Amino acid sequence: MAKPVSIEVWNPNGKYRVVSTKSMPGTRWINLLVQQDCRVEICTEKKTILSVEDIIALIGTKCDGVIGQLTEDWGETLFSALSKAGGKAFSNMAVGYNNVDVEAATKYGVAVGNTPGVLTETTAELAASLSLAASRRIVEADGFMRAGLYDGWLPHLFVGNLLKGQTVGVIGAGRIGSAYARMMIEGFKMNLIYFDLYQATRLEKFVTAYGQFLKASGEEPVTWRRASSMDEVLQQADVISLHPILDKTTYHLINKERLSKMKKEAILINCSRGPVVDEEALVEHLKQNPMFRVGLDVFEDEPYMKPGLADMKNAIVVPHIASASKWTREGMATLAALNVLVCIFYTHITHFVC
Ligand SMILES: NC(=O)C1=CN([C@@H]2O[C@H](COP(=O)(O)OP(=O)(O)OC[C@H]3O[C@@H](n4cnc5c(N)ncnc54)[C@H](O)[C@@H]3O)[C@@H](O)[C@H]2O)C=CC1
Ligand SMILES: O=C(O)C(=O)CO
Repeated sequence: MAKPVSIEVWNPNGKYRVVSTKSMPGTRWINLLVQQDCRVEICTEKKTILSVEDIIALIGTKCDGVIGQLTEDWGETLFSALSKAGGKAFSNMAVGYNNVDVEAATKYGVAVGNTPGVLTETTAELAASLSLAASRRIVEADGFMRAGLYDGWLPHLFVGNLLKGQTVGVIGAGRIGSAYARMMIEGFKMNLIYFDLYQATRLEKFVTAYGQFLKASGEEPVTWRRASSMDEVLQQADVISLHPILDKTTYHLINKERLSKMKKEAILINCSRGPVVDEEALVEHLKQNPMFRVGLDVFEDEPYMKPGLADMKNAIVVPHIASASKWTREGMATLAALNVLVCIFYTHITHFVC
């Protein structure tokens, strides 16, 4: 018998039982569920990552739907438990769903949802922030000031790279990759090279139109190019940002060999998923190339970092906060609740991850 897990309950007499494995920002998502006659149970256990056993205890013997988190392992065991409890719906509070086995969910008749769109701009803004922070060495310089080491202006002090006129490389030009590219092109007049399995037509049209606008204003126009291989992006770009999904094709997409193809002073940003980068190879590359810089929001063995990474001055590391704006997090919670409601009321839906 699993240990009971502490919960907070809203609308105790609701007809449908919906469980959220974490407290989520705002109250709109709770109100939406309560208005549709759901009893909402929110896990209040003081534990950052719940185990499969904890979640089985939360599901219990009657559960119509669950809102879960990207840190949880939603596979065969949990979907089988949810199905046994009469559950028809699961939503990840995330756009990425590499923690969810959609095939297992389908096998047990549980529909799966995710939360795309509401986090696009917020995530792209963090990737842009890391790009700036890395190019202008902001975190290193902040540490230097706080350590009391600043004793006057010097021509060589924390010299970084100018973004204007350089090339931004985007790998995975979907929603977030395209939004990031626009920020870097519009904000810093960078040229674009991108690699994706599909053509990013809207992005290409935007860069063409913006280039024409700059030219008409007497400025150097920006340009774009769709690379036929990822290596082209690695060889040509000055700042490279990773935005693909994590799957078998993108695991360790950036490895020792590919790092060696990048410019010695390039900047690499990862706001996608940790395992897209071979982090051990990255630490070695950072040691060998002090002018190569990275900005990382995600890690291969999250929440841990590979040995040596935390000591590298040419790395900026933040704890998976790319979607962490108030508006976005409330939006993600609202979308997740709507996903569960739609699946409870339209039980023929099997999955609609996008
Ligand atoms: N760090 C964070 O907090 C956040 C991370 N993410 C991550 O970002 C990912 C992307 O999100 P969206 O842009 O909304 O998804 P999306 O589906 O719009 O974009 C993903 C793009 O990657 C491309 N792609 C897939 N396999 C590829 C490959 N082998 N090589 C090159 N490109 C490939 C796809 O064609 C697509 O254009 C999510 O799956 C999630 O893992 C998303 C939000 C926040
Ligand atoms: O949505 C995602 O995939 C995240 O990583 C967190 O927003």
